[in-house]
Amino acid sequence: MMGPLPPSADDRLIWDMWESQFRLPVATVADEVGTFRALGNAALTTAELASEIRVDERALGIHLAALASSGLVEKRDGRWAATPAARTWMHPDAEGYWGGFLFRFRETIPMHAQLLETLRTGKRPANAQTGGPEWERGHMTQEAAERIARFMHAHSMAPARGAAAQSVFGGISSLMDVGCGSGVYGIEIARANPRLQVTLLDLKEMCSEAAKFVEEAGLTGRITTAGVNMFEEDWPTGHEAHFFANVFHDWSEETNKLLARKSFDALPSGGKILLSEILMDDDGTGPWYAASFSLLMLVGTLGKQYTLPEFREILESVGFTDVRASRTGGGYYSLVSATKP
Ligand SMILES: C[S@@+](CC[C@H](N)C(=O)[O-])C[C@H]1O[C@@H](n2cnc3c(N)ncnc32)[C@H](O)[C@@H]1O
Repeated sequence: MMGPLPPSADDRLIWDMWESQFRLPVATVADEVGTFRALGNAALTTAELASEIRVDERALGIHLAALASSGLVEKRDGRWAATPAARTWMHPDAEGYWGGFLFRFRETIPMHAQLLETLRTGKRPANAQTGGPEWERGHMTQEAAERIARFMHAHSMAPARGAAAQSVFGGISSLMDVGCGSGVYGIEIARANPRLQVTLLDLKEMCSEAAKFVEEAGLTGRITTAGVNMFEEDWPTGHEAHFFANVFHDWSEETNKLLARKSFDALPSGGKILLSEILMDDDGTGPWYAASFSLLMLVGTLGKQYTLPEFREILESVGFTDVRASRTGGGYYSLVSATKP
């Protein structure tokens, strides 16, 4: 018998497919700005390279991670260098230089122009499609909320199942899912932990959408919603843990410290903060699935994919302790946890 199958915790095949859209344009952009010539001739820090090729340093760091996990550059002792393959085929002075062939894709692949603009300016491309998510204004139309909820629901189904299987949720009785989107994480975690009460927090338009998913899941009794602007309004209190999935990656370190501080203040002593995120390796050189996701954040949000040491710095700076992380088995995701002493 054929037909649709239920979701599993492993959607990496789909992630590999959509993230492949970045593989070629991140290299054609590096070709255009002169990365392979510069790093083929000398090993440079991110700051040195940014100044030599006149691009934004933060954006360059994100691009270099994607190039490293594509096998085109490597990082040793804090300096980046082109790999032998890149010096052979991507150095403009190399006999085997591929630039003559790859040149045409600068025009034919729209992502090239978007990545180039972010690299040169450090800012998002100024077109309507990627001009920043509606939530950055603190409110959105109901149509935008509906579209974002559907987008996030598909994106987060497998990692939500992976997160829900983690034992930490068995030890608590109340959880607040902050920036819940469709509520997919809160719903899956509630399903897997029948004694758990969940509050879904998001902007009020998004909460209306999440409520529909909760009703469909038959969990209206155990999951409630709270339409709250997480930056500007007080948070509901009384939860043993706060959960954030794909929220910190939308924002800068500074904004994340503000969120972490609000969480710390609203949690009881012994309370936990939990982050579901795709982590960069500690040295910021990959892996590809994190580096390419970070390119999406660069083009579409104010954030990036973080490393565990970067999360540690953010969380410890507001008072959390015992920061740790492990892969959940939900796609490429990890669960970062920390405790309020
Ligand atoms: C990338 S989505 C993550 C959704 C969900 N956690 C997931 O992983 O599927 C970020 C969410 O943060 C919410 N958000 C952004 N700014 C917010 C604010 N000021 N207050 C409350 N929620 C906000 C957005 O509406 C959106 O649902």
